[in-house]
Amino acid sequence: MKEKKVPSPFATLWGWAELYHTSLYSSVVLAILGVGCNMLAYFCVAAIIRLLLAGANINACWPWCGLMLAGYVGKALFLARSTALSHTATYHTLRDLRKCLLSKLSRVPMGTILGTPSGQYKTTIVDRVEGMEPTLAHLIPEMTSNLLVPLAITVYIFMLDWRMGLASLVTPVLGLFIVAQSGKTYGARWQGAVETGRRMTNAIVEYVGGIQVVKAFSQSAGSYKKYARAVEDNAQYFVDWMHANQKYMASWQSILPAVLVTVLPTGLLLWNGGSLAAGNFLTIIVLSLGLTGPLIAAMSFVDELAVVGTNVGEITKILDAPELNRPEQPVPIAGNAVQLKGVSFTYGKTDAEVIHDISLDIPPGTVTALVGPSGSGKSTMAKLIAGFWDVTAGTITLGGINLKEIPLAQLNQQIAYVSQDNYLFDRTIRENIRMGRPEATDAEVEAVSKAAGCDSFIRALAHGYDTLCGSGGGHLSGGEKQRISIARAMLKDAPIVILDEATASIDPENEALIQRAISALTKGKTLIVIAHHLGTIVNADNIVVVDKGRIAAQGKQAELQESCPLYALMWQAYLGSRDAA
Ligand SMILES: Nc1ncnc2c1ncn2[C@@H]1O[C@H](COP(=O)(O)OP(=O)(O)OP(=O)(O)O)[C@@H](O)[C@H]1O
Repeated sequence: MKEKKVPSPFATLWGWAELYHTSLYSSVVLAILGVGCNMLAYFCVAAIIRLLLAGANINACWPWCGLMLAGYVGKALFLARSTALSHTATYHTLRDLRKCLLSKLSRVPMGTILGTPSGQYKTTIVDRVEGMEPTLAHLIPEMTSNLLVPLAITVYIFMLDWRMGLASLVTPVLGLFIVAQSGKTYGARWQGAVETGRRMTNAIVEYVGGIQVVKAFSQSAGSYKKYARAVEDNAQYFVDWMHANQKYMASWQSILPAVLVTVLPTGLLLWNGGSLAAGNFLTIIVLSLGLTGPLIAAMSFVDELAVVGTNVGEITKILDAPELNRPEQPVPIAGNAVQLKGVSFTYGKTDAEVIHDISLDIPPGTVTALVGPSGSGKSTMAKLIAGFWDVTAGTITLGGINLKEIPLAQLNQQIAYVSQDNYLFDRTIRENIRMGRPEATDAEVEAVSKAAGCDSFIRALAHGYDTLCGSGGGHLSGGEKQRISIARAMLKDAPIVILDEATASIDPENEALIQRAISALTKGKTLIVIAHHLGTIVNADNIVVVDKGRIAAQGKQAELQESCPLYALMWQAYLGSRDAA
């Protein structure tokens, strides 16, 4: 069987920049012209030396001085235009790539995202993508031009005298050989640097994210240790790398520019022997001096050559992650009945199964409550119904259609998922609510806010609906956040609402407000509620008791109290806690 050819990192990167190839090619051509103009100075000096040796009048030299000036002006103009083109193409490519990565995250299963430290996504989408900038904007035009122009000069030296041509090649070739030797380990070294950097980022993100716990439990020393070790390891890695690489760096940086070491003695011997004219000798010396600048400039991009594989690899890992496989075109769905048939589910390949062979009917317009001990699988069932994960076995259908056959956007329109920790973005309250339906008018946003019982507290804020929520909704109280999340879900007006009831004890006044908001949200809808307070679901059409990933019993409140010992126990516990409150 023919093995599938994996494209090289450069081919992959070049493919990402496909829309901007014309600009990138143009920037290479302009960079070559720019470096060529810069080299013109050396040709002009050589020409003037030849004129002076031939006893020419000083006036014959002025045109060469003029040409040299034109060369410098040309260099500035060509390189400025080349840089502008390559940077515009690069930043548009990076923008497209970041959009692609973010849109990809919305299509991969939740499990893939939750199983990856959030710092890792930040590092790839921000840092690794940014790491492409030197490659696209600088390496492609600048390295190409800084290699091609010296190559052309070397050919010219060979044309003047092939022996001097060979002499001018000795130290550059030796220098390039050393660069190649050090470059052999660079890719692996950089991969290691990415790993230590990732560990450091994850430790920092975890430390900052958990700072409240750290402060509350006075564990700053312990938690700080993990963070400090990651920072220490990162620094040590780069110090070790620098030490290992230093001998190569020092060697090529001193050998590569030392062209005169071979050119001068060879030229002297040949001139002395009468086989090299003084004019050619001096011209070659001047041109040899001009060779080294561009070559050193080109070598400064060798690091970029080595890191491109790692950067492209990290980005490709996200872009190639398996997606929830869904069709693109909407499908006709008959009604909003939800049905689970023989559903089993395992979070990860190495995890134990948490939902075992569950079957459940949820008729449209009914209230179904999922109750059960902590860890029994209620939230998992709710998230499977919302399509966050694919079931491992069995099927879940909506209106008779398997969820796997419904496009994600269409399923999303049918279901509003309101969890306890509904995230608010650091945007205005109005924008956060409008996420439920982006085309909603201000009047509609305010109408749902009234219905969800948050209009009055929002208006009391200094900037009303234009108040910023803070990152994660940090500028608002828990109850306020929850009511805004409910308003957002109301605006979406999905026929099925999945509600994860708050477990935290809320003060009675807030609880009453939230309950009122929930009633408004769920009126006339199919409601699936994960109930932690049994008092709120006594009138549910069907109470499903979940225990250890299975349905232990289901029915109405009165039936379950009689027939399900686990439910009877939970009810007693609820009554006890209510009386104690
Ligand atoms: N992302 C995850 N990866 C691996 N296992 C998980 C994940 N989320 C939950 N679990 C496991 O699945 C089981 C069911 O968890 P689930 O959150 O569904 O329970 P729950 O009944 O909703 O609990 P609670 O009432 O405490 O919220 C638990 O054993 C839990 O440890």
